Amino acid sequence: MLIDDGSLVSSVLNAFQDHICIMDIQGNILFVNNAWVDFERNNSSNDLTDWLSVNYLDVCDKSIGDGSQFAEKAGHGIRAVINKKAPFFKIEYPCHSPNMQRWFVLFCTAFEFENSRLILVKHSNVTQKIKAQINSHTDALTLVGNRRALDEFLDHEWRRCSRLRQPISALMIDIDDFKQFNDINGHLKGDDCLKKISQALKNLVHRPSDIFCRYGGEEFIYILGNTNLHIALELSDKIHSSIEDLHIIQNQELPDKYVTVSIGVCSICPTSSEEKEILLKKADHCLYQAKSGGKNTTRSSD
Ligand SMILES: Nc1nc2c(ncn2[C@@H]2O[C@H](COP(=O)(O)OP(=O)(O)OP(=O)(O)O)[C@@H](O)[C@H]2O)c(=O)[nH]1
Repeated sequence: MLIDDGSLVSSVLNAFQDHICIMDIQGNILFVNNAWVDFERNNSSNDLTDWLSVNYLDVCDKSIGDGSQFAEKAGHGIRAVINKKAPFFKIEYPCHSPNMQRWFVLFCTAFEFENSRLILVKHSNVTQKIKAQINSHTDALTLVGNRRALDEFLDHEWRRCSRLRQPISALMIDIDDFKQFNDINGHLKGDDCLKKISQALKNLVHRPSDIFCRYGGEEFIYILGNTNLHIALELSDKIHSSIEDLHIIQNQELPDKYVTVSIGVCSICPTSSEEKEILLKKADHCLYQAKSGGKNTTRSSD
């Protein structure tokens, strides 16, 4: 049996910052490294856990009972490795504490030792990498997705909808008379207005196949996978009313005039021969028509 016996192997495993555990194929823990023990000590209200009496699969199953979807996936993946259905299993999961956002990757694989099949589980802290990824896809002012997030999402969703023969919609939104808003109220109030509008609009979509991003300046965009023009226009109505509900006054001397937006909507059933840029071009053209049609309105095409 493998235990922390001061051997070269346990010393090497103790040198890692990753949290490492070795267990038998029933899930009984045989070894944990120092990083594993320290993490539990710093993050749990439990008194010192006797790890060599813990069954790791039971811990996963208990966490499922506490509502953790990641524990369910982890339990499933580790059992697949144990049952030789997969050579390894890997999952990234959030592990936030009350005062810190953290992400980890759980990696699990099997190996042979003295005629026994053993299972290695490793948790690695990937917070810095994830934060860098989030920052590079986030607009610094409004904290919604930026142009890069949009490009990557559209690329993926366009191909998915093309494969599944589903419609995809784009809604391009531009704040009306925003230059005048800045001129009257100042640039800081302008920034504040952009933040309020983006937060309100972000909350209007929730599906994994939807994204809301800042397109640039005072322009925003939604990409909605598996969404036809009819549904996209329903969202456009919601956008106009949620902007109205914000009651952002355009000009203090005309307190009844609130900030409004114009919207261009386009819906397409993509084919592999079409370029995804056509969706943005058409939505932009509709937005232009909405502006020339008097603003605070929507124009669409399919
Ligand atoms: N405060 C603030 N203003 C911005 C930001 N990005 C762009 N703007 C301003 O948005 C304004 C956009 O002006 P225009 O393109 O003339 O459009 P508009 O005044 O909204 O006119 P219409 O689109 O025709 O309704 C410019 O004055 C930009 O300086 C930003 O991050 N913060």
